[in-house]
This record gives sequence, C-alpha cells and structure tokens, in this order.
Amino acid sequence: MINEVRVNTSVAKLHQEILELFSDGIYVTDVNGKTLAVNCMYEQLTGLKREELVGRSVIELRNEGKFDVILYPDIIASGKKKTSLQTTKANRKVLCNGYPVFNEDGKVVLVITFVRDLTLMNELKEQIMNQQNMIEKYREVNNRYKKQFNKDAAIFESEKMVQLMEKLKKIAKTDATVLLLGETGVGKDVLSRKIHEYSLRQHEPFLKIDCSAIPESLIESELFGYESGAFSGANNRGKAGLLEMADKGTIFLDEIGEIPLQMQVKLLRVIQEQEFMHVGSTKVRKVNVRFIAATNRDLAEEVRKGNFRSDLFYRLHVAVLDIPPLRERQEDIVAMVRFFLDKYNDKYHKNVTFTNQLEEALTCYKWPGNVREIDNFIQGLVVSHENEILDISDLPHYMLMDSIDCDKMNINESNKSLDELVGDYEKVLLKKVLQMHGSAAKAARILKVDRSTIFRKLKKYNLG
Ligand SMILES: Nc1ncnc2c1ncn2[C@@H]1O[C@H](COP(=O)(O)OP(=O)(O)OP(=O)(O)O)[C@@H](O)[C@H]1O
Repeated sequence: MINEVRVNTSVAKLHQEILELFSDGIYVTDVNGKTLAVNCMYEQLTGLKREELVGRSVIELRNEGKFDVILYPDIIASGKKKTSLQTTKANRKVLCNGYPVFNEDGKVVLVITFVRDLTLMNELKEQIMNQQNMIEKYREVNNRYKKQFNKDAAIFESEKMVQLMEKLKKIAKTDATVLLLGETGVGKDVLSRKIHEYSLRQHEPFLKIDCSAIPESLIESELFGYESGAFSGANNRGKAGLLEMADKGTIFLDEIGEIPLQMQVKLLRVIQEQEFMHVGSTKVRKVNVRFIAATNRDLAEEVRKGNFRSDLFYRLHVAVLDIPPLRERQEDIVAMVRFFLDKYNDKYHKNVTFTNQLEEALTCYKWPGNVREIDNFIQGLVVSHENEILDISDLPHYMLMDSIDCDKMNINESNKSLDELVGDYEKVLLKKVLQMHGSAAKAARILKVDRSTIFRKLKKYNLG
C-alpha cells in the first residue's frame, strides 16, 4: 500500500514535470470537470494559483469568476477540439485550445486545454513588425549608402587600368615616393587617394597641396610653417605647416611642375631627409611623410628647359604611374558613360537613357578633358533633358564630327554599304546643324555647300 502511494506520487510528479516542459499554459480536467493539474505557465498567464484550482470543478470556478469561459462541457459532449478566447484576472487576452483525451474504449476521460497569451503574442507580433520595419529601414539606408559609395567609386574596367591598379597596390605598400603622370582629368587625384588608401598610412592624414593654386610667395610658409614675426602679415604666434599636419601620413603635391625653383631645393631636402625648418627659424624639425606628386607637364622637358631641377626630378622618378588618356582605354569610356548616367539620373531623379548608337558615338569621341569632361558632359545631358531616350542627334556638333571620324561605329555589325553608312551620318549631321543654326541658308554656309544641295538632301532624308 505504502509502495503504491509512492508510485502514484512519483507518477504525478512526472506528469507535472512533463506539463512544465510546455511553453503554453496547461489546464487538465477529468470527465466531470474536476481540475487535475495546471502548469506554472498557466499560473503566470492567469494569475491563478494551483492550490485554488486543483481538485475543484471548473463550473464552480467559473461561477466564482475565476475565468469567464469554460470549454469542457462542449468537448465532452462533442468529443472534439474547441477553441475560445478568455480574458484573465490580470486582464490579459488568452487563446484556449481544449482537446479531448480518449481511453481505449473511445470515451473521453480527460480534457487538456492549452492556453496561449494573445496579448503577449500581439506584443511579440508588434515587436517583430517593428524589427522588420527597422530591418527594412536599415536595408534602405544601407542601400542608399552603398549606392552613394558606388557613386563615389572609381571605374577601372580597361585592361590598361586594371594593370595600372595592380602596380599601384604594390607600390602603395612601400613607402616610395610616387610620381603620377597624365593629362588633365585622367584621375591623378583619384589615384593619389587610392595609393594612400592601400598604404600602411591609410589611417593617418592625407593632405593635398595644389602647387598651382597657392601663390608662389606662400608655398613655403604653407608647407613648412613659420615662426612668430617671420614675415609681415604672419600670425604673431607662428603657424605649423602642412608638413607637420601630415606627419605619419601622406602629402599629395598636385601640379608639382608649377613649384618655383628655389622651393624645389627645400622640397628635395624634405623628401630625401624628412627634415625641414619653419620659415624664420634655424631649428631643424623631423617629419615622417610619404610624398606623392602629380603633373600633366612633361617634366623631363621642363628639366631640359631649366624650369625643373634634375635632382628633384630623379628623386621623384622612383615609382612612376603613367595614367593613359581616356581615348586610349575605350572600355573605361563605356563603363563611365553608364556610371555617370546612372549617377546623375539618380541624383536628379530622372530616367534619361542613351541609344546604342549614342553610346558608341560617345565611346568614339576623343574626350580631351578625360574623365572630368565625360563626367560634366553626362551631367549636362541629364539635367537638360527629361526622361527621354537620347540619340546621336542630341550630341553637340563638335562631338558629332569627332564620333563620325571614329572607326568603331558598329560598322561590322551594321551590314550597311559605305553609301548607306555615309548617308546615315550625313542625315544625322544635317539634322544637328539645322537644329543648331536654324536655317538651311546658315547650314549651307557652315557645311560649305549650296543651299540647293541642302534642300535636296533634306528631301532625300525626309527632314523637311
Ligand atoms: N577612374 C575614375 N572613375 C570615376 N571617376 C573618376 C575616375 N578618374 C577620375 N574621375 C573623376 O574625374 C574628375 C577628374 O579627376 P582627377 O581630379 O583625379 O583628375 P586629375 O588627373 O587630377 O586632373 P588635373 O590634372 O586637372 O588635376 C574627378 O571628378 C574624379 O572624381
């Protein structure tokens, strides 16, 4: 007898432990509606204590107002699951799912009700929605940032630039002085920043000095700094120069070819010895700076002419990166046309597109101002057009002439005869000249033909 009680007690304990494993509240009644067990989660959800429930009839409990709805009579009667909403003492909404449990004869012997906190579920749902909103916002900001980042990104699609970038990365890791050569607008400034970015000094300052923009008389004091009273107009307390500000970092000397001869000696000393003196001082100061210089001048020629010191020239000529003009890297032109079109459409909320023929013409144009010119030109096209498809006839006259010269006008794929191709260009050219100058008479003068020729061609190409 004693053993049986022990067994029953431990079975009951086991049942209770199993009930505690559920994350829902659980309420168990027998076939007469007597409460057999509840778990802790049920107590938590409803604020009711096990002691006030177990052993008592659910009908009585309902009558006492412990809960407002009971499922058990319907479940016993139907033998089926029943769902209902209850409001608990603590004024929380709970969802109750009651299930019948059958014996071997198919009779209902128990009713188990799973209770879920709807308030909590709603709160969780709201939390999840808030989190989803935050994730969306984060994604949006991140995309915008990425787009912005990409907009500032540099394009190096051509084989020539890919190779140059490989070389740049290797040089960047050393502390060698770099000389960037190339026509105006090829990206010397952009590459100088890349060198700094790829170097071990990337977290230190990067300072650019445009030697052509600082008046000759100020270059020295700007670069080296000065002592108090060094010259009239100088700050009383003296001033640190850019060299000190860039200590441990990189200085980019743009347009180095413009630097006055007497400054070149002092510059050579800093580059070589990493030493300098404030203007008006004899105290030698140490500095740790990497120099990058750039010019679009032919420095060797400047040396020959006596405008540039040969010792500085050789000192700068350690690691040279010669950036080819855009016309020598057509893959970059295509990529840049698309890149800048995308950038400015985005910036001005437009949807300007280019026909293939226009893209090809842009690729053929020589771009004497290099990347700067392409950037400004595409920006101009986007701002001055609405959401249009632009064609070759939207090019200015000078570009049209340039692109007509080009040997890459899709001639292989067009299957057109020479006469047809010439006709195509003649038509475009006539249209453009007429658009620009307004009358057939002016067009005839500009194109150096008779007016009758212009009229005949207008008729031929249906341009009248
Ligand atoms: N590879 C590139 N991808 C995207 N934009 C570029 C690239 N190279 C240059 N640019 C852009 O073209 C413009 C001119 O570039 P940058 O100032 O670097 O040329 P530069 O050679 O230093 O010109 P300059 O000799 O006139 O000083 C800048 O707006 C720059 O952002």
